[in-house]
Amino acid sequence: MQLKTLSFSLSSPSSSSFILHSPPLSFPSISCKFRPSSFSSSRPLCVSLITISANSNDATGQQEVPTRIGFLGLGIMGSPMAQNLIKAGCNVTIWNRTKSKCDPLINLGAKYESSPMEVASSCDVTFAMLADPESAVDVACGTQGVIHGIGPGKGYVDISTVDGATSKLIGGNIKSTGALFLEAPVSGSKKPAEDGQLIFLTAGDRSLYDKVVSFLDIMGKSRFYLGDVGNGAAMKLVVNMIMGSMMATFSEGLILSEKLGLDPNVLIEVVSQGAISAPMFSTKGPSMVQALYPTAFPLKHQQKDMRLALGMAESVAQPTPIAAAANELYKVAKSRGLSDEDFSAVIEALRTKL
Ligand SMILES: NC(=O)C1=CN([C@@H]2O[C@H](COP(=O)(O)OP(=O)(O)OC[C@H]3O[C@@H](n4cnc5c(N)ncnc54)[C@H](OP(=O)(O)O)[C@@H]3O)[C@@H](O)[C@H]2O)C=CC1
Ligand SMILES: O=CC(=O)O
Repeated sequence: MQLKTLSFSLSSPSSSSFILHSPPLSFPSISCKFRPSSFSSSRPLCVSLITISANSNDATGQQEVPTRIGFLGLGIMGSPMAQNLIKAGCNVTIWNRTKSKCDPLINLGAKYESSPMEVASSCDVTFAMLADPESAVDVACGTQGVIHGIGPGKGYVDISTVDGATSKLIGGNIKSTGALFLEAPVSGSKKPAEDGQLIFLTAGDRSLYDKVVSFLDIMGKSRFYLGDVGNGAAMKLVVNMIMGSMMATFSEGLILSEKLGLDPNVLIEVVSQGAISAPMFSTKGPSMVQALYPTAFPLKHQQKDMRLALGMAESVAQPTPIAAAANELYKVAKSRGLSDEDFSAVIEALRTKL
């Protein structure tokens, strides 16, 4: 049997979003994803036949396709990502430090294991979406960590936003077991995670990347393979350093317009029509004006990314004064108890005199 991964474009728009799927991504299976928003931009409709490929990596000319998928870390991002895998028919086993967050996914058909080690042991490929470098290292390398359950023939894909050194540490430990490692942080927030519209920034074992592309395509709209471990982390931190600085300067503009007696909602409209238009401004601006910060990207994570980006810049002696100033604002916002609000709450650090 010679089947390949297929993708083709649909030109006709559809009024609703849905996913068709075969039984779990066992062998063979079909996963079709319809994204109406993408039809207008002629984005390919992803149709994957996961089975035997001519571009195979093993000695028999056949590529082994992971069938049992692990997912560790079911926070704002991990939950919808794992949910999309389950809804696409994947055989998913989950773990989260706070077990109650597993329940909705178990109700959707996920299996549960009581430690990262057990998930890695029972799965072909395990994804992890954790808060920060400390939790990413703990889940991968701690006493009940992934390294105690993983081994040859398996793979670990860390989607958490961490620095390159942390990613290399985790990757080194995973590879010492004989397993493969891919870092794959994502750009895109809660809504893109729910809609399967994330952007994957991957680096590490190319053969693992090739094995998991079908799963990345269920969770995301695009993917970049950037070479050696550390490059995905670095790209993600540069992107988020820009985003954090943009949000800080946007906050200054909103506050200044208010102080000048201008309507900040009109400012948002003006900005949205010009060269500095950005989806982030139009989606978050109106709620910022109302001092509402429904959490999509927690402020504490944005500050973590600023801190890690500044460290990365320092390591190559690159001045980043704008990001350094913005980081101070996020630190002030954290000290005012805004860590778990959306990062747009950074505007609160400007509302009164510093
Ligand atoms: N939200 C966003 O818009 C985006 C976030 N990211 C990045 O993705 C990652 C996850 O973000 P998000 O889902 O928003 O964050 P959340 O804070 O919602 O979730 C964090 C996850 O990490 C787990 N965790 C935290 N500390 C530990 C620990 N010590 N041991 C084990 N597990 C732990 C949490 O478990 P528990 O439930 O028990 O607390 C939870 O599952 C972060 O690195 C973030 O920077 C990337 C792109 C977008
Ligand atoms: O990391 C956050 C994002 O929106 O991307």
